[in-house]
Amino acid sequence: MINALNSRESNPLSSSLESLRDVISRHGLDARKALGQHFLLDPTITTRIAALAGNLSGRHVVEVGPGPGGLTRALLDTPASTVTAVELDTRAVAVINELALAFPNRLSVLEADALKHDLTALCPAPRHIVANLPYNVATPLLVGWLRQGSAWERMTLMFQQEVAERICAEPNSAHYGRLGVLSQWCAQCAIVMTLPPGAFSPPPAVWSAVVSITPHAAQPEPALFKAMERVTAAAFGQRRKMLRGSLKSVNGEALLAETGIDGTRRAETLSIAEFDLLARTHQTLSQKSAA
Ligand SMILES: C[S@@+](CC[C@H](N)C(=O)[O-])C[C@H]1O[C@@H](n2cnc3c(N)ncnc32)[C@H](O)[C@@H]1O
Repeated sequence: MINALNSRESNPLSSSLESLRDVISRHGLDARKALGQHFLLDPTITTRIAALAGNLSGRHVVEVGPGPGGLTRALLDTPASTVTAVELDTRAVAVINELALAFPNRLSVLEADALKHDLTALCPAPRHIVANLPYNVATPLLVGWLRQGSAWERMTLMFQQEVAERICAEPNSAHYGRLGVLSQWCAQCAIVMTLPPGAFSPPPAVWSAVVSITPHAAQPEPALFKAMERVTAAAFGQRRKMLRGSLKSVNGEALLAETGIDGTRRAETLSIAEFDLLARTHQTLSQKSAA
């Protein structure tokens, strides 16, 4: 279900704090393009995103890129046990440190590049990630978290809409590709909200969407994940080619013979279950040839 922005929910915490515009101006937090900074200043929207994360009671939330803290405030308004914010921009870290003074046992901030940091080390399970992601690094961040499997109970993440559509795309559709296969292989994925550019300050060039990502109970172990990365990179690297051509670099002939998948098909026609079979078979064949 996609949420429309028509409800006027109030955020009691936000209304008791200094306005986000004043915070931004006092800290000189003018948005920087290189950091993917498009801020959400409307508490109606941030409250809705926090609600889309589901029941956060007893959960530990990691927020990547809190910026001026609009979404952080909304998360603190939920029953989440703790919120740990990871931010690259020193100016925003100062803002969140200030906010943390009011929530000494619930909010902490780490100045770090989320791409280089193992976020699971920040809090115990059950863990959620909730974030309005910097779009320039959103895809590698997501793939890294998918690789960690069931370390995350759920991720509620804002992407640019086209990326959100790729994550949730079905076979035989224009957006179906490597990102969708990896995401849906590891998790249940659904677009739960869309937002126009004007919802952000400054507005990005494109629409945005929140995706709810709930990792499956059974998760691939690291070697199998690597096998899937290899198979999907080959298959979609040359997506217009038939599989018997595109899979050459991953021992395609043996792979297709072993799985019984027709080599004249193209990557975009394969289901997640067929990719799962290809990845498992690729792993077995690689183990045999290494033995
Ligand atoms: C789209 S803004 C979202 C800000 C805030 N959450 C909001 O909704 O208003 C992305 C945030 O991620 C931060 N950021 C960018 N790259 C980062 C990285 N590699 N690691 C951690 N934070 C990053 C930016 O400084 C910025 O605050």
